[in-house]
Amino acid sequence: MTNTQVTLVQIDNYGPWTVTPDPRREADLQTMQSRLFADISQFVGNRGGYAFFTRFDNMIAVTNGCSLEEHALLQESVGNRYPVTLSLGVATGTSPVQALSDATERLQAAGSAQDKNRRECLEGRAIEDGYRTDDDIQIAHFDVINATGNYTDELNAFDTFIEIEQGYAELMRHMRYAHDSLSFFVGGDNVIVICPDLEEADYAEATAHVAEAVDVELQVGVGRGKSAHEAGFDAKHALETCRADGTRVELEWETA
Ligand SMILES: Nc1nc2c(ncn2[C@@H]2O[C@H](COP(=O)(O)OP(=O)(O)OP(=O)(O)O)[C@@H](O)[C@H]2O)c(=O)[nH]1
Repeated sequence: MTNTQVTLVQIDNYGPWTVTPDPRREADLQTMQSRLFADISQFVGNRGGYAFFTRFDNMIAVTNGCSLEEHALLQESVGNRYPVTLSLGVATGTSPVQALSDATERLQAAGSAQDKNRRECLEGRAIEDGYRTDDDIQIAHFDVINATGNYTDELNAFDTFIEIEQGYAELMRHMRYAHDSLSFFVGGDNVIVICPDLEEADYAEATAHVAEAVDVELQVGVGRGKSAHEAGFDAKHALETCRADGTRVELEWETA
């Protein structure tokens, strides 16, 4: 049974900061946001977690294995090195969507994202080490079949981007509302999805849905693990099996 620990990362009072005392140069904001994401990804990644940039002012991480003390250390380190601070909401659930909703509610209860008195809040609970299991996380790694041949080498870079984003938009909505899962674009033609306990038929249904709706063909490898890294790594290996065998869906625990 999955037990996903999700952390919502919110930059405190960021909207007002971007325009105070005057609007700040956009390239500087983009540089700061991407460096902050890189730091959070490295911090969480070094502890076996995954972080996703999402909207940059709000980022979402899978943090099984990260204690509340470590979350506080991330806040302190960012607060010391950046012109902004972070608030963090942490929650766990068998459904990743429910866990994120709970983490979000905890931050919302502490104050608005644009409340200048809400700074460096840390709300919620982490899973205690003794309660972690080898199938706490299920991760699906989707990619567009032959994106290079069908899009990258055929269309201009912007038209390729539109096709890939269409596939992502349809997949993220479908996985959210039909399968209680959180999907994140991670670059190229790849989408990583944090799932509850889904089965091969669910993934086959999802790829068929996206093909039917927006004519983008996907393949998917799925893994399970104690941490996001372990589950995600297995998912990558399963995706390699899709590529080698020409299959649409591979579950690592069934092919291994
Ligand atoms: N984030 C991330 N991006 C990847 C990964 N593998 C590939 N990519 C990205 O996806 C792009 C396309 O690579 P592939 O998916 O291997 O190429 P493809 O043409 O779709 O070929 P097939 O996947 O074999 O059908 C690359 O340029 C990378 O940007 C991965 O594991 N993680």
